[in-house]
Amino acid sequence: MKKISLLGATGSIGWQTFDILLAQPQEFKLVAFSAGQNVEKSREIIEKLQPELVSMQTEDAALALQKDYPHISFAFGRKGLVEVATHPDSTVLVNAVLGSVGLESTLAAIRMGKTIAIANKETLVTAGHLVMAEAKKYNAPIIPVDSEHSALFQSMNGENKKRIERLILTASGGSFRDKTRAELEDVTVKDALNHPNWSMGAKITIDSATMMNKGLEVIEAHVLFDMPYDNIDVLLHRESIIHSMVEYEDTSVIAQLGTPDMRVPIQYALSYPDRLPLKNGQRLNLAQIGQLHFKEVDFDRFRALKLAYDAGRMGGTILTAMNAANEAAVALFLQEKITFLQIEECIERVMNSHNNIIMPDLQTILHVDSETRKTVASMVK
Ligand SMILES: NC(=O)C1=CN([C@@H]2O[C@H](COP(=O)(O)OP(=O)(O)OC[C@H]3O[C@@H](n4cnc5c(N)ncnc54)[C@H](OP(=O)(O)O)[C@@H]3O)[C@@H](O)[C@H]2O)C=CC1
Ligand SMILES: CC(=O)[C@@H](O)[C@H](O)COP(=O)(O)O
Ligand SMILES: [Mn+2]
Repeated sequence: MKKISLLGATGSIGWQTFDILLAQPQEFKLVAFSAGQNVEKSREIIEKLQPELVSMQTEDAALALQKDYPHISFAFGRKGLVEVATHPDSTVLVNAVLGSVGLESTLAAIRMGKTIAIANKETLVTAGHLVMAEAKKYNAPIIPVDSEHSALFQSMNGENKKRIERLILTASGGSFRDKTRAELEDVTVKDALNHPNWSMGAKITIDSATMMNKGLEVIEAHVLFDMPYDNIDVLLHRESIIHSMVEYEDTSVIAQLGTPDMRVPIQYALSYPDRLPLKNGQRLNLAQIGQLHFKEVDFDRFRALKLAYDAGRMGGTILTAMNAANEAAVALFLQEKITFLQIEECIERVMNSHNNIIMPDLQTILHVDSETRKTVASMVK
């Protein structure tokens, strides 16, 4: 039985992880979880899975729950995230929290040699070099949850990594894939949240629409698989059936396919190297789908993807600045304080004025992250 700590249990990935843990009680036991503000969903997890420790984003939320569940330990804030991640009884951390707030807790779990099932791509973007160096030092396996990286990971299984020629990440194109840049001028939050293939949290759905999601994923692939940026391509594939592909030196291309269901990569990260049956999993019927489509990416149309490649090639704190600017700008867009195209503008302005520091330490990364958020906030005042 694998014992699990789960960060971000009440979110899209966290809730699907909860579903898997509920369906496989003989395989997995939840020992600790964190949530943000959602007290009701937290109650449901507590009642169904009886964890030992729960952390909430605020002290008030933690106190409200503590009254009703006096036999459980409660924590809150960033310290609470670390407590959940480092719970002594868990051997696996599922990091499904949103944003770079997941960084310190991930590093803390790595230092205990835990297996990290990572959905939280912002952590790998903002501090990939630190995460991977610590993972190597403490022998902590990092297993991707993101669908593209899970597909790449599965397509490399048993292969000689030295024979890889290219990683090909597929991209749906997001909610506005058929619009021109001019047509993006007046799109609404509601339209942007309408992803064609996946049901996900709000922030990543906006990232998909700007294609910053794919940009973050290119960096995530570079970090996880140690591939140069020149050997990582993005291919538009509107159906999201091929989740990504690996091309080898002998020209063979190995891909992982499936219906768009995040429970597949989440469960694979938990069961790896084994596979388990998926409760109510919908089987892929290619004959019914009929056709799959592919198209080259236009970097002028999807400018955020170009910015991410630029930041990735530069390395250093510009990655933290780009990620923090994106997180802050997406939050402002969701609050209807800036327009859709202003998300890219904010990121570009931050990147253009950034004094890059190569191989930053944790303190520098945290400092650049918080300063960048202040800069973006000041842009809209
Ligand atoms: N959704 C998806 O299908 C995919 C997501 N990912 C990645 O997984 C991560 C999570 O995404 P997703 O599940 O969509 O996000 P959601 O917004 O749905 O969920 C985020 C989770 O983090 C919690 N949270 C948010 N901010 C804080 C904070 N400051 N402190 C503590 N907890 C916090 C939320 O709590 P609460 O809701 O209680 O406030 C919630 O549990 C992201 O990095 C995303 O890029 C990757 C691939 C696919
Ligand atoms: C489910 C998942 O992994 C998301 O990151 C998804 O890939 C978003 O799709 P696009 O970014 O391709 O629109
Ligand atoms: Mn993805």
